[in-house]
Amino acid sequence: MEGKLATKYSAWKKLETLYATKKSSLILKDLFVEDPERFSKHSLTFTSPSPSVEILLDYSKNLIDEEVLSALFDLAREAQVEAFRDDMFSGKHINTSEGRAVLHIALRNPPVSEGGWDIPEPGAAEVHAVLQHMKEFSDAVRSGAWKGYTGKKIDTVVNIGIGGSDLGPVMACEALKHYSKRDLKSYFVSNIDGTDMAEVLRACDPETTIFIVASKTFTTQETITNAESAKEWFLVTAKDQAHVAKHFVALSTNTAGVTAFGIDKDNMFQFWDWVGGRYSLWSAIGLSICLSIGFDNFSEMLKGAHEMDKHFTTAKLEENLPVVMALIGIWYNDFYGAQTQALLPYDQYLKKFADYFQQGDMESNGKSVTKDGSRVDYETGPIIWGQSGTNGQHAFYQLIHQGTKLIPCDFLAPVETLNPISGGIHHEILLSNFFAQPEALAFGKTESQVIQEIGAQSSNAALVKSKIFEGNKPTNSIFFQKLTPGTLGSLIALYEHKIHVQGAIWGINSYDQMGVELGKVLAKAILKQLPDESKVVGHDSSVSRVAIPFP
Ligand SMILES: O=P(O)(O)OC[C@H]1O[C@@H](O)[C@@H](O)[C@@H](O)[C@@H]1O
Repeated sequence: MEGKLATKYSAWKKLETLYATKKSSLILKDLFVEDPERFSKHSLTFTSPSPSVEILLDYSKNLIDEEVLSALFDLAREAQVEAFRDDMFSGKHINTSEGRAVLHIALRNPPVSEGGWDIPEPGAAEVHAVLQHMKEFSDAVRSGAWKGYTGKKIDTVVNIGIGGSDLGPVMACEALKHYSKRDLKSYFVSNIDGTDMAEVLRACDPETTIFIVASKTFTTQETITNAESAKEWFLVTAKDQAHVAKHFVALSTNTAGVTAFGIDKDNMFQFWDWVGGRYSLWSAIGLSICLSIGFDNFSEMLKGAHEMDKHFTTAKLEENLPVVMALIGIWYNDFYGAQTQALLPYDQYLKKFADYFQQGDMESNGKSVTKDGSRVDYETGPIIWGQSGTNGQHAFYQLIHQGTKLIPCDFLAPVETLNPISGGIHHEILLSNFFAQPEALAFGKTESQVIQEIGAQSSNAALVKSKIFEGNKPTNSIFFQKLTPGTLGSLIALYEHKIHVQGAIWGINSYDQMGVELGKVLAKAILKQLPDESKVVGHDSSVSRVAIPFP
């Protein structure tokens, strides 16, 4: 129910009781022994024939039993997760604080004549026209038909954007590098720190570089400043303002802002206010992805996401991958008190996946009031972090295995590698680690196993203790056939919908981001004062003093 405190649901109370009474008996080692069918009961498969996608979600290594699961599904029903999901898909303005629809799903929706949803929101009908524009532009640049101001073909693309106008393209370009046009280099500049832009410009030739200025609002300080600096750099060589048209394009909802910047309307790729920044890689914001992998591959990514949308809207709760992942996440977040959630892809191409969903999840569900303004009396969004395996194993896994914190982990891996070098041995080793880590986390190592292993040294009690793995650490394993554009689309949509379901149950607005505003306003005020130390006034004593560190 919209805006209701989750603690008011009877299923929530039931879950509190179950946690109190069952916590000590939810032991993975025992649960697997007691039920030889545990894996088949607690795994789900998502398949799509076109594009071909197969994703297996193994959630058997979680601290759950039938009773806990059933209470979690009751919670989803009581919170009317299905109705809230349908509200999103029908264009209801579920972003209540900003009075907006939430329709990133419309960006990957095929035309109604091809079985897509009929979405009445203004702009929804224009989605395919913008896609066509993206196709024409990316085809022209990739084929060499689009020439720079001196007639040379383009060999470098620089995306200038931040947050949702950067992280999605960065992640997807990395994830789909295998499908990229290798002689078209992609760079991303996001940070206001001039080093970011300066280092990229060192690698660019003004005659053969295109700058994509990506900003939903076209007011973001970092992006506009970076774009102005890029234009200044370009004009040092190109001289004539008229040449900007061949080298700068904009992705935005703000036509007036784009034209004021000096970018022609014809070089603008439109999207709409119902596309949240962190859900915008499906929109014109995906132009850098499209340039890198080509429009057909970009379309496959959209289709993969649409297939997951269909699954999310049609599968019953118990068989619905995003719903299951969301509910299990709530079990740890709100009952076990887990603060974080690690995303651990055993696929080098997915090395930015956790960074991407850090924004996706934390900006969406990092809220502490419900939609009707009540302060929540429970935990909301988890802290998302992680990096690709096996690098993480040699960095932070120590704490996951033997530290004091409970860290639920999602392990992701492809069955097939795109780079079967050295007879496939790398992939075998990678997968052996992907299987070994959840096993070690779940079942650990007992004191008697340690004693047996270290023999004579076992008289050293402290050493024995230090080698024990308590186990019972929960994980999901997500196994997909191969990292294709379609599979990436499905995986991203899977996590998007997980976030949606959790937000619905917590009663919060997952689609605004008021929490990013205050710092921006204060920075602007300080910026005006900074050049003159006598004007640095009106702040706390540390800011006033530190703002002028070297008098
Ligand atoms: O795309 P623009 O408008 O430049 O915004 C870039 C980013 O700004 C931040 O402050 C957040 O609000 C993000 O959600 C957003 O993606």
